[in-house]
Amino acid sequence: MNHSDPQPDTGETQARLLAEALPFMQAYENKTVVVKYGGHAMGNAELGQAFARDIALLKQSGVNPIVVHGGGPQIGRMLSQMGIESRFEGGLRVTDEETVKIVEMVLAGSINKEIVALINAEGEWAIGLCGKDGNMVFAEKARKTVVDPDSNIERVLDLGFVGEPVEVDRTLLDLLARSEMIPVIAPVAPGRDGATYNINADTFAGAIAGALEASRLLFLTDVPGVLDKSGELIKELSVAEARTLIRDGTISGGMIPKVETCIEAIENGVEGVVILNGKKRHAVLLELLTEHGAGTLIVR
Ligand SMILES: Nc1ncnc2c1ncn2[C@@H]1O[C@H](COP(=O)(O)OP(=O)(O)O)[C@@H](O)[C@H]1O
Ligand SMILES: CC(=O)N[C@@H](CCC(=O)OP(=O)(O)O)C(=O)O
Repeated sequence: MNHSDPQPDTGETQARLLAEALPFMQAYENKTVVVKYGGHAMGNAELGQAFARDIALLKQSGVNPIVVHGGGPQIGRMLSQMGIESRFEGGLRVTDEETVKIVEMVLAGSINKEIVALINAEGEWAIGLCGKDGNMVFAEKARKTVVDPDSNIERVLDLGFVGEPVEVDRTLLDLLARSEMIPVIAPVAPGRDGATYNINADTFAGAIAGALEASRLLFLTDVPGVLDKSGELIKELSVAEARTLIRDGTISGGMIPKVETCIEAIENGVEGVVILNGKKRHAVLLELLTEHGAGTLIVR
């Protein structure tokens, strides 16, 4: 080593980064941030650990983070191991009685506990829940229709035990917000009819964020955010602009229900929703604590 080389001054760098992040940390103090952690964003062990560290750091900075997770690809793998084929209609998994049991097992069981363990390993207290716990969320059978592009005839879809959240009771989440605990919630909920429903994780996160009037709702997916026609990231969108992009076909496929959930959440009182790439390490902190953010911010 040549001693005349300048020494890396990590102390200085860390102090500068902290000074930059401080005003953002203060702005989110005591505020609720709902983070939807999608199955595609989960990636490898290192990414999972970085995600858990971000959530732990938010809690340590006085923010109230709530994790709602998905696990679509993981459910698909379990179903195929059991010889059951996955079938989707309008982006939702057709869920019969046998499938909903496996969905609950994978989402509220293994994935939920994996995320809890990752956050706990960062020195925090995570608590794994689903809509059933504390009567938090009640669902009703989803009533979805699709229009046949050839005949233009509307068709009602029977998706089985796919639900839509219709009641959110914030009692348990308010209690946890005042505690050391970080809620990690799986998108499974009971119906008043006694059935168990499988709910799309984006929809579930939107309902939780709306009921809590969260400051931010972050959707961690596997693209940088909403992209324009030439594939460039759009940094900020109003609700009206987002609707135009859906109408003109710039937003398509799985991004349509995601952006529609964003719009609904904003209309229900969430201040801002961000779609960002969960495969980028520390995406949550980069979004919340830096000037330029990390994805697409959708606001009123
Ligand atoms: N304008 C757009 N910008 C970004 N992604 C888009 C756009 N239009 C369609 N998409 C698609 O939407 C996908 C994200 O939705 P989805 O796969 O449902 O996410 P997740 O499984 O993480 O919830 C992207 O991978 C991309 O293929
Ligand atoms: C009804 C419905 O489709 N439910 C989803 C729930 C999980 C989910 O949404 O996970 P991602 O966020 O990883 O896609 C499913 O069964 O796949």
